[in-house]
Amino acid sequence: MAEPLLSVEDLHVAAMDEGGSRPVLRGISFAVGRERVALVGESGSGKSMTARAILGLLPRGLRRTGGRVVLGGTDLAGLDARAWQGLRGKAVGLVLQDPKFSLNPAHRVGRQVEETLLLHTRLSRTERRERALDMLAKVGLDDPLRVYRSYPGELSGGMGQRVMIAAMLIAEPALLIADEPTSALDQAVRGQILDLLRGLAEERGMGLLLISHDLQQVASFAHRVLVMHRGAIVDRLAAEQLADATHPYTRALWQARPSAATHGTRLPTAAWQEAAR
Ligand SMILES: Nc1ncnc2c1ncn2[C@@H]1O[C@H](COP(=O)(O)OP(=O)(O)OP(=O)(O)O)[C@@H](O)[C@H]1O
Repeated sequence: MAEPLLSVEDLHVAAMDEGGSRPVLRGISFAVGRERVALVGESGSGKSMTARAILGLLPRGLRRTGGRVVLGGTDLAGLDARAWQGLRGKAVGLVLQDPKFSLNPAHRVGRQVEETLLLHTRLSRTERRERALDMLAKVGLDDPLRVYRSYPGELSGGMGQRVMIAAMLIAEPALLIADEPTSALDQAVRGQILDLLRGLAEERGMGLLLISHDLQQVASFAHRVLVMHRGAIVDRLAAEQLADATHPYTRALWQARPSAATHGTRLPTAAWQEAAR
């Protein structure tokens, strides 16, 4: 197999407080190539902290206590802030749940989409603007120039998320991590954003790590699925196997999905613990 775009080996993260430390990630290992991989699990299972640990963006109070993250052949341990900045954007992009919190409301969209180009290239102002307008058109925004000149507050949620995707993809990262990229959007727009991500990833041969708690969405989007529970990966399977998963926790998670006929089943953890008894 070709060298993966991202390789995570035995990653440990702990929450530190005066009383000591509490494990948040307990030895996570996986790799992502030019494919779509989904990380699923209940709220609090550690999906977002996995993404943040990979990107060196752990919140205050959380610390990586072990393991290795290799991104595009570079071991991220010991990278200083400057080296990190060089890698983020160029090697990996991150799309978060709500563009309202990722885009700066005080700056026009164009400036924010161009930001990585300003950091990573020597393109002139005109060239940056051209690339940004192209990218805004590519993510399906009808009037790129109007969007370019807008402030984030003037955009709908779906448009904001398209802008975020444009901002992340403009520097052509090899890997994109999308943490619940559609959960703040209306149902009707969700499919469009996923189609957009899938199309762009395929066109560019990019790897995609999708974090989601929506198993139905994952089943039709991803190639492979990693199932997290309490800070560990407890199951790995092909997306088409989700409906026939053999692992009791994965099965419980699948059965508890909102679109399941068994609407209103109990939380997977409770069902799983029962099954394991
Ligand atoms: N700033 C923080 N300080 C201490 N613990 C934290 C902090 N942020 C998250 N945690 C803990 O880390 C664990 C994993 O959280 P994480 O956000 O990764 O879960 P998640 O699977 O992404 O959940 P969700 O689907 O709700 O986003 C949780 O137990 C949470 O309490």
